Amino acid sequence: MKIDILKTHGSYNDFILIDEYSNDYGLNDEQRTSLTRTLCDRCHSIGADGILFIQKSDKADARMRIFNSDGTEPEMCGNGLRIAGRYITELLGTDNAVVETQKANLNVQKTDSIYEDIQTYEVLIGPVSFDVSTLPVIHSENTLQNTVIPKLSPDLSFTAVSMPNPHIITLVNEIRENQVAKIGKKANEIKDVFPKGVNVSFVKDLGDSKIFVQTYERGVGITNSCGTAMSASSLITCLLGINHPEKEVTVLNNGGMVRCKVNPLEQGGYSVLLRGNATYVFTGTLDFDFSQPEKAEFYLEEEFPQEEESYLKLEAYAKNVL
Ligand SMILES: N[C@@H](CCC[C@H](N)C(=O)O)C(=O)O
Repeated sequence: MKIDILKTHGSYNDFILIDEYSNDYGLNDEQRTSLTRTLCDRCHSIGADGILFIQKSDKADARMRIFNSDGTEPEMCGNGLRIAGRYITELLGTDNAVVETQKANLNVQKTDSIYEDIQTYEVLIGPVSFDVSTLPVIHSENTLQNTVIPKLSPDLSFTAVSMPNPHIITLVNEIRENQVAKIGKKANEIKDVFPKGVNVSFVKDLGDSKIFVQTYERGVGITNSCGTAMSASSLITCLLGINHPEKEVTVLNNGGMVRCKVNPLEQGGYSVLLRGNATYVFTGTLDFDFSQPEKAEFYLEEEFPQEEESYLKLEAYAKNVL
């Protein structure tokens, strides 16, 4: 079967987008999982952190489903939602859209460039909850805030929050990638604490409303960035008084930079506005046989060198801020 794909990234958290809105490929979930595991493989295929499936919705303008590179389907993806937002608004010829995701219908909007000439979108991340049952995390109290999880680490303190996918966040003075990888892997093995796994982020405060975040993503591993994790980290630094909801937080990551604005809600609780790039890399066509996925062939159609060039400038700027 022939499938059109679009390779994209948000802060170099990279995704393959498959448009099931305009094309009836007749895929079932087993096939979506097979496509994801095959195509995300960085050694033998295109390589990506996940696949975004764009579908029709009877509740919103369109629906986004995200599959992690291991084939699992999480509740949400912040960087992916910006890309889905760009794709859907371009398809519908609008500047904003409501996108159905697993737990909520969320607004996406084209907005001012985050840096010179970058396709920029903002998405509202939520519902946000600190209730441990929403991740879930097995814990003796209703929330887990700034608390040591002895099975994970004897000295690091974590805060648990669902965005609504599950996150734990720790604030550190220095981020070491091998430690993020080790703790992230372990957190996803201790099923008696995190039965559905968890995204693990290490956050360094850089002062002046800037933070650096590195994440071990459930179902993927270390990624260049994770949108929901950067939103969660901005929120937690606001709650700790390090940052302030009135001021956008600049979040640096290994793939560049985004900005997050924490919104306290009238009814209590929070949502987070995540603003950043939605960059197209290339399009192409796949020849995919589900009985022989390893034999998939890919034919490149169009590249977007101008978008990559602009993004490289943002990346260089972000490195300078560090
Ligand atoms: N990269 C994403 C999050 C993707 C889902 C995550 N791996 C999970 O399993 O919850 C983002 O930008 O938020």
